[in-house]
Amino acid sequence: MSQGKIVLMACGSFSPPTYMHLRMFEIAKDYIHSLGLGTIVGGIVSPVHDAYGKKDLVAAHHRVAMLKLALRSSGWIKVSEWETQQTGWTRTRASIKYHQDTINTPPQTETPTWLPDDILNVNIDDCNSNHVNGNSDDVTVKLLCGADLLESFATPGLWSDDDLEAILGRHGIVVVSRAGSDPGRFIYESDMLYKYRKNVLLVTNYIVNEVSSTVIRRLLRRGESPKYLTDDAVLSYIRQNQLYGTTANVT
Ligand SMILES: Nc1ncnc2c1ncn2[C@@H]1O[C@H](COP(=O)(O)OP(=O)(O)OP(=O)(O)O)[C@@H](O)[C@H]1O
Ligand SMILES: NC(=O)c1ccc[n+]([C@@H]2O[C@H](COP(=O)(O)O)[C@@H](O)[C@H]2O)c1
Ligand SMILES: [Zn+2]
Repeated sequence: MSQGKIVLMACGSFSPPTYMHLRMFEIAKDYIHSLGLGTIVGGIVSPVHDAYGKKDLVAAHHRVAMLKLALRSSGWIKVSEWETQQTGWTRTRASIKYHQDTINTPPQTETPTWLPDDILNVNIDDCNSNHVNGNSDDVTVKLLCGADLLESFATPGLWSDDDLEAILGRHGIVVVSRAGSDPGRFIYESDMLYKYRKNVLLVTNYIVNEVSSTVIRRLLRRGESPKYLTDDAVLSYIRQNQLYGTTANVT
């Protein structure tokens, strides 16, 4: 793993966001800092485009709004709407590359709202120096995911080998453990992951929390309480907009 500046980027549905989606970032950041494996300068959540077509995927503007509510108290994790604004689904490799390129060479005209504050401040401080892409200060965007997403690499036809080589070779992955997955064994059994194992950081989550979006959707559907599994503001938003089979009454 490189020792430079790192931005962690999580992709997924986030339908709806849960506390574990947010915890992943904190757990990974602490692990990387405590072992001196790099400096985390920001986090990005990148919800997938509606065209991804997963079951129970509510419209992107709702998922973005819920993520923004859930992250309103975070000083370092931002929501990027970029994937949702494209004309269709974007492969993860392309999304990571877009975000990394934009961070390292921010557009002069309009500053993206998802740009981490630390990057913004550095760029303001350095505005008179010549920022050349490829310098030693460049940020690496790494894919942050749970172990189940890593295991999806083995699903036939889902990820191309080319994309996996690029993600593993040029960026790297930070994997947070998840009940029901054995990422160490999975890496060992995959030739591709084994080849790039230096770029796959396994982070054990010792404070296990098995909440998932599926669980929250199920509770809502059944008229049971998902309170304390995600942010109250997210739950209010869900009810106000009558998402996941809810009606607009109190939480
Ligand atoms: N409890 C968890 N522990 C570790 N990683 C998690 C956990 N919940 C979600 N993630 C990770 O969060 C990212 C986004 O996943 P996703 O939007 O599918 O959430 P989910 O809770 O798994 O939702 P769903 O139940 O709809 O599949 C993925 O990388 C996934 O592995
Ligand atoms: N080939 C690819 O780049 C590829 C394949 C499958 C899923 N993904 C991404 O992984 C994430 C999976 O999200 P879910 O776990 O919610 O299904 C999404 O962001 C999706 O875009 C990427
Ligand atoms: Zn999932």
